[in-house]
Formats: sequence, structure tokens, C-alpha cells
Amino acid sequence: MEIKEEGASEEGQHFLPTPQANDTGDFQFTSIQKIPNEPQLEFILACKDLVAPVRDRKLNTLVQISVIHPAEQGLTRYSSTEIVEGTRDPLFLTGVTFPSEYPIYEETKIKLTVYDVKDKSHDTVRTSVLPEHKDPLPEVGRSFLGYASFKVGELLKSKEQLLVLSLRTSDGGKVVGTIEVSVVKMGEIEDGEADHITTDVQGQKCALVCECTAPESVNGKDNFLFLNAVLKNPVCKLYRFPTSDNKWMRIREQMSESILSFHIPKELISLHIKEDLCRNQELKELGELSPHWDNLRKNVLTHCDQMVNVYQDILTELSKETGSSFKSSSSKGEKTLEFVPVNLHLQRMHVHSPHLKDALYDVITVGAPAAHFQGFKNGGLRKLLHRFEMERRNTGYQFIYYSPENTAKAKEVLSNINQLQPLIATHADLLLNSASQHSPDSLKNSLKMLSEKTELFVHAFKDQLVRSALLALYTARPGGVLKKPPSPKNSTEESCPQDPPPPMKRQDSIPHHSDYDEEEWDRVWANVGKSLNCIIAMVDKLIERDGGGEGGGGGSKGGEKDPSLVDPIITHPREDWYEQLYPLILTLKDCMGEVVNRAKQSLTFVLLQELAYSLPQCLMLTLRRDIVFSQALAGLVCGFIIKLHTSLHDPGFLQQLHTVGLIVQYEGLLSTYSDEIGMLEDMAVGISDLKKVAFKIIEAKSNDVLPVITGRREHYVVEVKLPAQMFEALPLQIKEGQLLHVYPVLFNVGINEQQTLAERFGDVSLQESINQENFELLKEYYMTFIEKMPPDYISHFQEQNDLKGLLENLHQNIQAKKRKNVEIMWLAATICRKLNGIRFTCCKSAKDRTSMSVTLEQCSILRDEHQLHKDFFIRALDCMRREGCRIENVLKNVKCRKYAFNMLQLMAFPKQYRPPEGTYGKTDT
Ligand SMILES: O=P(O)(O)O[C@H]1[C@H](O)[C@@H](O)[C@H](O)[C@H](O)[C@@H]1OP(=O)(O)O
Repeated sequence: MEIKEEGASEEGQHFLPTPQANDTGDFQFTSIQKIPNEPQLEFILACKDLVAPVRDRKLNTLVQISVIHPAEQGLTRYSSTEIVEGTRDPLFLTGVTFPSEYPIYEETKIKLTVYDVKDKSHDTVRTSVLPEHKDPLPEVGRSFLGYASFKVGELLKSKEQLLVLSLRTSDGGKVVGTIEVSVVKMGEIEDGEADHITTDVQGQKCALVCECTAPESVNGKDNFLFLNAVLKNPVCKLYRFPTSDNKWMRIREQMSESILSFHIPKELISLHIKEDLCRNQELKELGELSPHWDNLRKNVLTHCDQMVNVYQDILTELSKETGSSFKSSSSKGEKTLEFVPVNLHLQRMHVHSPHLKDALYDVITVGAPAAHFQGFKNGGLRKLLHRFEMERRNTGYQFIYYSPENTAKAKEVLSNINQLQPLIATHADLLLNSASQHSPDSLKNSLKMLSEKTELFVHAFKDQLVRSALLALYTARPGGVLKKPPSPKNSTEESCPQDPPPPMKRQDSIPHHSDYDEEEWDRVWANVGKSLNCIIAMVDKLIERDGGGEGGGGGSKGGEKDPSLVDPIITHPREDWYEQLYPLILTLKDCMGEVVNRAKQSLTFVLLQELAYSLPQCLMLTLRRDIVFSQALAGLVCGFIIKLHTSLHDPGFLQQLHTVGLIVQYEGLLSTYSDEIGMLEDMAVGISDLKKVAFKIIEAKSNDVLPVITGRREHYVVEVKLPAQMFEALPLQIKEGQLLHVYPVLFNVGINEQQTLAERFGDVSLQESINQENFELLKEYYMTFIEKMPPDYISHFQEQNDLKGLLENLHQNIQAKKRKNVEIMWLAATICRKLNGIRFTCCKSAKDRTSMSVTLEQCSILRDEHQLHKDFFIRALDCMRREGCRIENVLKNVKCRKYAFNMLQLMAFPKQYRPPEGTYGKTDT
């Protein structure tokens, strides 16, 4: 019989093909009754009266759980318990769980093999092929004690779902003790008497009572089903730990990949291509330029076209990865996968503890967003962008200096124009439509929409930038003489006089040309507002004449009417509204067209200058920033969707979501030494760039629930789809499409041997300034939260949580400049959890250091929030690190169950970040 290692393949827990119960094929297996998305079977184990092979030697035992699938001959190694030391009656804290996807049936056989572990440092090597029921070959560091097996159906149908089985030697003869298999159900009351079990842990006797409180459903089942559309390949682990009052709590750990790892980068690259093609087109349409500028433009276009090709190639490659949901740590330097986040997972802990509500704790674990293929020789984005900016600022040669804020503004205004112009045209047409139907209500509504959008449009040009860019473009035209463009047709200047716009300040770096009519732009721009006012006045008039009489067409502020605006218009009762409004709408469109033409050209010229100044660095920097942002965004969208689904039934959360927005807290474990400095510099910018993202929740109209991204580099909107029933239950503001904002913060504390070097011989200023800057952001968010949430909510919130104290504590820790001050991470994470935020933990690969940190966080939560017995803190930590989801994470990344640490490295780690013996060592990472 062959023994396979479950999850040893690259796919980790991509389960075996599922033979369906009652299939028409040869197999007819009995399915286990399933609750959607809940594990099918979970049990815990304990041994009694184990016989030691050598007298006077204390046993250190573990149980290995293997599965014999009914349709197969082979034995598949499924999982293991932790090692319990020094007792003949071990009670294992690590249980066994079969997730809903696992092909398990009543006929499935489970084999339990008990080993005595002599040398823990060798224990994680578990791959060998053995004949069934033969003495297993001696594995390094452990010896076989006995085995027992049972069918799943037998366990499920047994009294109290408990089996007590004899453990036998491999020839089936001698009994070497017993093993108890006991089914557990998270969240269900256990009937019957309390089950007193005594365990001997590190010399302490501890009486444990197995009982649970009433079930408390954590989430609606629909949510889970829906969430399954984005989460893939879950790995589940089960534990039971004693509480300080000697009761059991149950913990289910779950780790899942997300198809968003690939979906978001693909969406984003498509948008970049669209945006860049559009910009290239706008550059081409910039009109006639002087030979100098024309040559520069040609050069820019050549580079920009090449860049579009690069993005297109990457997208083509990524599109081949259909259905992928995980990029391993070993692929982090692959060029075609650069936009994909490394090792992105949801790490979830579900706690069912006595007397408390069930609780879920989620952390998204992901490799620090960074451009690994481009490398870190010259540092990361934070430094590169700064250097680029300084160089640009200091080189005045033939360019007008536009600050990064100005170029960003130019892109933003361009993007607004592109969105608003067609919108206004649509609303204008709707207004005409209402007019032709002679419907006052519909006319008022259409006017309201038209007014709102037009006001936004006018507002978009308030900035001095367009005016200064127009002048710059003027100087770049052949001969530097720009012919005065004709005033727009049907100019409303005379018929609708308005106050002149307030004078605007001139930008210092812009040269002044006396023959350039600067006020012309103001006039053109103001004409849009004026022509809108004419429309408003006309609508008011039409409705009034029609007998509506209530005045206020919805657009005129405070119902005020300037008779001078309407007097020239001759109106008649029951007149043709369409006829009256049509020319005014035409004028509005013309005026708008004129503004758009000028603004687009001038702002495109700003971009041309930026690009022309520094080809190809500028494009390479943009590429790097896009790569890092894409990785960060994939994680964020994943975190947002999960948070939304798990908190959908919490009205406080929903209110917070639309009134304040969500805090997104990143814990970084990178060192400020060597390449990781560059990674941290990339990460800091990538995370900060997430401010440009807003979410919008829409109703899902089909089974396709994947999020959709719209926008440009300056501002993205991610549309998250919810099924009708869930969508209906949302607050009105969210249903109406209000944009939901996120506030990303990053706190980094290097913990490894490289950080020791940085602290002794290097520089930790990067980490210090990141922590300080982000503390300010976190504090700002907290202030807004206090200010915007209802007073009732806040007073209750403040009673429950001492957020002020925690923030103060965090601040002091950041100021203290203590070495490897991991308290910073615990405080920042606690604040984030209390503020309903989204938690992230990152290191280079999210594999080793991240695993240490999330397991520590999980156990600390159990200790602080769920009364984990203090004597079991380290044991719980070791269980999770040895047999939990994170060692599976390592396996799926590097195909080996070992954290990539050596002794020397670990000595440099803060104590609580060191994994148990036997779980670390040399691996090919
Ligand atoms: O998941 P990480 O902590 O980034 O993995 C590191 C590990 O910490 C370190 O000890 C080891 O030498 C490797 O550099 C790991 O990084 P890989 O990216 O190579 O997995």
C-alpha cells in the first residue's frame, strides 16, 4: 500500500477527486450531512495507558492521522497532532478537521498511528512509502507505538459520537493502550455530563472540563457561500485549549487563497493600458508645437507606445493563468507575475469559548508589495520618487517645473473631464426629453441632476493649474503666438451677466507674456456657469407660466431669480418647452466643449513636460509604482470583501463604513537592512497609494460576483457586488452608491538578524519615520471616527475601549526608539481591531516571519479576550506553529514543512517569535 502525503503537492490542499455519493459509476458512498461551508467532520484525540517500549522512559507522543479513501488502496497522510511530552495519557490539543470540500464519506477509513518522539528536531520529516500493516520503517527521531483505525460512519453513529479504540502493534497482536476519538461541533452545546480529563502538562496536573455554552451563529450562511466565490483552497485546523477556569475553548484556524490575487492585477493592467492609450492619443492631438517640443513629443510617444506593449504582454501572460489563486514565494521574482501579490491568504481564527460569543479574527497575510523583478539595488519607491522629484526640481532647463501635486492634479482634472463631459451631455438630453414630454416634475429632476454635474464640472477648473498650463502651452506653439480663438458661438455673456470670477494668483515659475490674454480662459470657463444659469432661469419661467407656480426649478440657489436673465426670453402659455430649451442646451454644450478643448490640451502639455523631462526613468517609475500598487490593491480588495461579509449584520460597522470609512492596518516585519530597505520603501508607497481607492457596493445581477475596477491612476473605484438580499439590507447611503473610503496605515518593526545589524551598524530611520508618519494618520482617523459617529455609539464605544490610552501607549512606544519593539505591532493591531479595521501582516514572503507573528497574535487574543489558561499559552503557540495552517502555508510555498530559519537567525528574534524545535531549518526558498 502506498502512503501519500496530503498537501505535499504544490497545490497544498487541492483535494482528491470527489466520488459523489450515489454516482452512477462503480462507487456508491454515503455523504456526511453537511452544513454549507462548515467542516464535515471534526474530532479530538486522547490516549490512555500507553505502554512505553523501554521502561522508565517517559513517552513523548504524537498521533498521525491518515485517510484510506474508499475507492482507493492508498493511505493518505492527512495531519498530525502536536507532541505531548512526558505522559502515558496524552491529551492532544490539536484536533482533526475535514473541510466541506474534502471527499470524505461514512465509508472512509481513518487510521491513527501513535509515535513516540525521541528527537523533536527531526520530527517534521514525514515522507515515506510503506506497506500497510507492516511495521513502519524507523523514522528519524521517532518510533512507532501502535495504531487503530475506524470508519467515519462508525464514529458518527457511535454513542455520544465517541469511540474508544485499542491501540495495537503493527502485527495486530499486542494492545499498547487506548485512543479516544471524540466528535466535536463548534458552537453546539455538548449534552451529558462534563467530561473530566486530566492532563499532565509540563509537570502540572490540570483538570479540564469539556463543555460549551449555547451556540452563537457568527455569520449568515449566505455570506459564506458568497465568500466562497473569492476564497479558494481552504486549509482548516482544529484545537481545543483550556481556559483559566479550566473549561475548554475550541479554535478553528482557517487559511484560504483568493482568486483576487490574479483577478485584481488583470483588471488593473487593463485599466492602465486604457489610460495610457488615451494619454498617447491626447498627446497626438495636442496640435501644432514648435520643432523643439514636437521632437520631444515624438520621443515621448515612442517610449509610451513601448510601455503600453509591456503592459499588454504582461496582461497576455497573466490571462493564461486562468483560475489561479496563489503566487508562491518562490515566484516572487518572476517578471510576468510581478503585478500579482506574493502568498496572499486570509488567515482566520474562529473562537468558540465558554460564556462568550463566538468570535472571528481575520488577518490578511501577504508578501510586502514590492517590485522584486526590478530589484532593490537603487532602493525602493519612497527613495526613488523622492530622488526623481529633487532632480526635476533642480533642473530648470527648458521646462516649467510642475510639482508632483500639480501633475497629479492635471491627471485628476483630465480624468474628471472625461467622466463629466459625457454625463452632462446625457443629463442635458434628459432635460430636453422631459421638456418634450412637458412634464414639470421630470423637468425639475433632470435640471437638478444637470445642475449638480455642471457645478462639479465648473468646480474642477477652479485650480490655477489650467491657467498656468495654458500659458505654457502658448509659449510652446510655433512662434509662441497663439491666435486668439473665437469666442464660443451663442456666447451667453450678454444675455446672462454674472459676477466676474475672483482674481487668481499667478504661479511663480510661470513666465509672463504680455501679449497673452489670460482673462480669456476665465471668460470661457465662466460661460459654462452662465449658460447653466440661463437654463435654470428658463426652466423656472416655463414651470411658472405653466401654472406650477412653486418656483425654484431645482437649480437656482435659494429660489432666487435674476430677472435680467429671463427677460429677453419671450415665453407663452402652453409654449413648446423643448423649443425654448434646445438653444440654451446647445450653448451649454458648446461652452463646455470649448472649456474641455482648452483644458485638455493644456493639461496634456503638463504631462508631456513631465514625461519629456525624464524618459525613460519616469515610465520605469510609473511601472514600478503600478506593480507595487497592484499587489497592494489585490490584498486590500480581498480584505475589504471579507470584512464586508463578516460584518454585514453589524449596523454600527455599516454606519462607520459610510460615514467615516475603514482603517486598514498593515503590520510590516521587514528589516531596514540590505534589500529589505528597498522592499519597505516600495511597500510604504504602495500602501499609501491605497488612499486613492474608494469602494462602491452594487447589487449583483448575475453569478459573476468578482469586483470591477474603474478610474485612472489618480483615483480608482472598486465596485463590490452583493446578492440582492444582502444588498437590500444595506443602509440607504451605501445602496445609493456612496463612495466608501479606506485609510491605510503601516507600522513596521524588523525582527530578524538583519535588523540586529541595522540597529548596530546601519540605519533604522526609515522605520522610525514610517511609524511616526503613520501614527499621525491613525490618530487622525480616530479623531474623525469620534467626530462622525453618533454620540450614543461613541459613548458606549469609549466605555468599552480605551482607545485614547492605546494610542498614547503606541505613541510612546514609537518615540521610545527601543530595539525590535514588537509592542508597537501588538498595539497597532489591537487599535485596528477595536476600530473595526482590516488587518494585514506582511514580511518579504508572508511565509516565515508572518507565520510567527499571526500565530502569536492569535494566541495573544485567546489569552486577552478568551481567557486562555496562562500555562497553556506557549503550548497553544507551539501547536499552531507545528501543526497549524501556517506550516501548511510553508509547505505550499516551498514544498517542505520547515520555516526557513536557522538557529543563529532565531537567536536574534524576539523570544515569542521563535517556532518550536523541529519546525525550522534549511529549506530551498
Ligand atoms: O517569509 P519570510 O520571513 O520573508 O521568509 C524569509 C525568512 O524569514 C528568512 O529566514 C529566509 O532566509 C528567507 O529569506 C525567507 O524568505 P524567502 O522569500 O526566501 O522565503
